[in-house]
Amino acid sequence: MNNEQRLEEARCLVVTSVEAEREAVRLGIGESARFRVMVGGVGQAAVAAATAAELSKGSYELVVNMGIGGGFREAAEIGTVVVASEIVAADLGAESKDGFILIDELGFGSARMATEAAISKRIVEAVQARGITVAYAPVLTVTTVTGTAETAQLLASRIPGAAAEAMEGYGAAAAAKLMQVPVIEIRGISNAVGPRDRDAWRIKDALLALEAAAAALKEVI
Ligand SMILES: O=C(O)c1cccc(C(=O)CC[C@H]2O[C@@H](n3cnc4c(=O)[nH]cnc43)[C@H](O)[C@@H]2O)c1
Repeated sequence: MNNEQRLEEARCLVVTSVEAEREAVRLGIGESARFRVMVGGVGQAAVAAATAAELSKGSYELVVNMGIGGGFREAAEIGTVVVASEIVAADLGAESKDGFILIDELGFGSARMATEAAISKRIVEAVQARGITVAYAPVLTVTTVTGTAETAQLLASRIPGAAAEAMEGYGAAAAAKLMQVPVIEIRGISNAVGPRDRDAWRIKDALLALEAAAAALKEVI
């Protein structure tokens, strides 16, 4: 099978940020022509550009943004999985003396992107069936990794119920929306959202959770 045929058969575009995440997803999915798994880079701009470019080349039915992420305390522990019930650009807006104003209130579109609920919920069930704890909750997209308890608290009160933060979901969702393709986001949790302690990030545990989530994704799609 040549590259052109492979692309035509791909129906689901999975976008990760880095190669280690792509490899975890590839291990979970195994060999399947229905999935194209690509590295899109770190941050929402890189992933939006990479996702839009790929979507313009092939015929895809679903975009899946997958990677590691930070978990909010008491919502998502390290080594668990979070499937986004919605994707929220949590720092896209304006500061004011009365607090942060999301772009929705500024009148420039929405910081909230809907995810494909039926598929997301089936993935939640498939992850649970593998004995892995999974949350179905808002996932925040941030430009800066949260590094203090104060910012973690601000974000949690800005978006009640948020379970995780990462840096790409909103970018993937913006590209998918432009191309009229549904989107979902899945995160394996590597660290707690809060005071920065990079040495405490448990990347291997998060990548194992991501691998299991990718296997669940394959079962469902
Ligand atoms: O060092 C490694 O081996 C390694 C392997 C896989 C991924 C990484 C990354 O650092 C990926 C960067 C990626 O991580 C997401 N992320 C993770 N935790 C958070 C967080 O607390 N807040 C925001 N983003 C987080 C993010 O989406 C980055 O793209 C390293």
